[in-house]
Amino acid sequence: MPLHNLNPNQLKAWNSLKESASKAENDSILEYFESDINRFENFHVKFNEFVFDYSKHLISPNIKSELLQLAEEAKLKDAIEAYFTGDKINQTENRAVLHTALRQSKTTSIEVDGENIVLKVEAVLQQMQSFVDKVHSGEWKSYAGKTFTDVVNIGIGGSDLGPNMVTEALQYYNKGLKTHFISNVEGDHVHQTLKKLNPETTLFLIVSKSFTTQETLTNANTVREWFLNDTNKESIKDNFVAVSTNLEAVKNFGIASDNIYPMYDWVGGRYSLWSSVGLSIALSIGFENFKALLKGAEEMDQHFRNADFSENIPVISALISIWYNNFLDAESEAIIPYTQYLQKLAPYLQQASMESNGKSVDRDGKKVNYQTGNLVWGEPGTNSQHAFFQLLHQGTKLIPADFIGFKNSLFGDKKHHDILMANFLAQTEALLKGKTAEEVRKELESKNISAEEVERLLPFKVFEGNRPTTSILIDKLTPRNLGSLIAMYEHKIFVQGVIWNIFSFDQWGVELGKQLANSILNELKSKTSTGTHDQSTEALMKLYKS
Ligand SMILES: O=P(O)(O)OC[C@H]1O[C@](O)(CO)[C@@H](O)[C@@H]1O
Repeated sequence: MPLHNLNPNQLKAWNSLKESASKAENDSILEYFESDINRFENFHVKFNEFVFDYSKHLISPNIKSELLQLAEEAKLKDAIEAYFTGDKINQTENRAVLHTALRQSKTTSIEVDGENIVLKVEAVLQQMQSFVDKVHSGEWKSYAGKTFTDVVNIGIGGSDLGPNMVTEALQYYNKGLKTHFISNVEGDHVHQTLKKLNPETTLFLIVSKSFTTQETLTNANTVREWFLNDTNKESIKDNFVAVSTNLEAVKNFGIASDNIYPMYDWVGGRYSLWSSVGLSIALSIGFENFKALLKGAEEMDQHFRNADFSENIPVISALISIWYNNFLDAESEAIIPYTQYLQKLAPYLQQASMESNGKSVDRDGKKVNYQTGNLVWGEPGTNSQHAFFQLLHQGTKLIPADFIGFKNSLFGDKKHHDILMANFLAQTEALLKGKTAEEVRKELESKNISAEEVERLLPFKVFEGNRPTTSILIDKLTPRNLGSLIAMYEHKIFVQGVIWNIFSFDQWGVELGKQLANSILNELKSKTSTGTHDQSTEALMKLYKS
């Protein structure tokens, strides 16, 4: 069943939400709490080791019903089934979207073009496990007969951001191999990384779904040349492994066919960390932990597929985002994890969300007349408190934020953890309550300053409050919980795309820049110029060449 091409602004609920928004602008979240002593009870969802609290939002019970109605009218239930069962919902590339199949239990069957892909997934997982176990036990040795100490993932976008974020997030579970990520085509980035490495003990993973990406191939060739300085082509089979759908191109690069881990076109790059693209993750944390990551994601998949929308975390999270983006003119949302381990979560979500939903034509190819993908950004707390929280508290922009915190730290240092989490709780409360002029006046009057000075300082010290946050409180940062958290965001992005009536799984918008870069590169290498560029680009090219 294809996705229904329903434009949201033709839906009844969309129009009632518009009306509700014009009134809600003067509403107060604090008053919502005052008028409902069970608001927390009614506005939170428990799932495994997660508590998802969305009570601190500018969403009244009536607005919540209208948002849930919007999901119904957009036929979200049908869309979710189409997504999980392998319909070719990526219609501009004629592909199914089945990253969920990568973490589904072996007993299910999902067919793509008449083939049960769950069996294929299982075979690749076994190939990965055997490799990871051999590297860890020292059975798989380098060309020099040594055990590996370092792994380098060479890839970009989805072939970098997910594995990079997860290996960093789960470094507490690391089994001993150091991981490095080379992504940018910047030579300095490559050489800086290579400086730390010994070819005799370094394993290279070249990860590229297409195996045509300019950055990855340039970097892979540079690394291969560096490697061949000390050794010969025969040694490549011991130290180089590739992950790709383009088996021919990988073989031409010189990688042994046994060292190629397949990917499939029904997995988009930005949703691929669950596949063999996650080899660096499995090498870092061990295969059992990698399986736990998949398990956590599968549990979130089941929750998303089966829970009623009113109790469904990804659905609610997407509806909250749509509420602010489409009805209250918020342009961005912040991701604030209260753990340094998740410092790469925001960059990862930038690709997942903005490459997916940064679209301005609907599924009929017509220009939309409503907002789609929002801007996603963030940094861990408490660092971000000392950076951009000023703007969250007193700036002119409405920025809903996800606060992600853990009940337990990994090393069990309670003194630090209590301080960290006190900040988490204090910030969400401060954003909610603010500080009124009366409170500020009282505080200033208790100081030894003149009445004039009190009035002069007062406006600068007022906090309007009423600034919305979601609190996601999780027991502990484990592979399983991280799997659930990432899957939660993946499904949120999917729901947004369904309601916005856009295609979330293609990325044509990145092509033009790639084409132009190739033609400009030819001109940078030659003495002459084609003169076909705009005035500014021509001038800058000239300056660069001079
Ligand atoms: O894995 P590949 O084919 O090298 O592509 C890398 C990335 O480039 C893009 O195609 C465009 O940025 C992403 O979608 C993808 O994750």
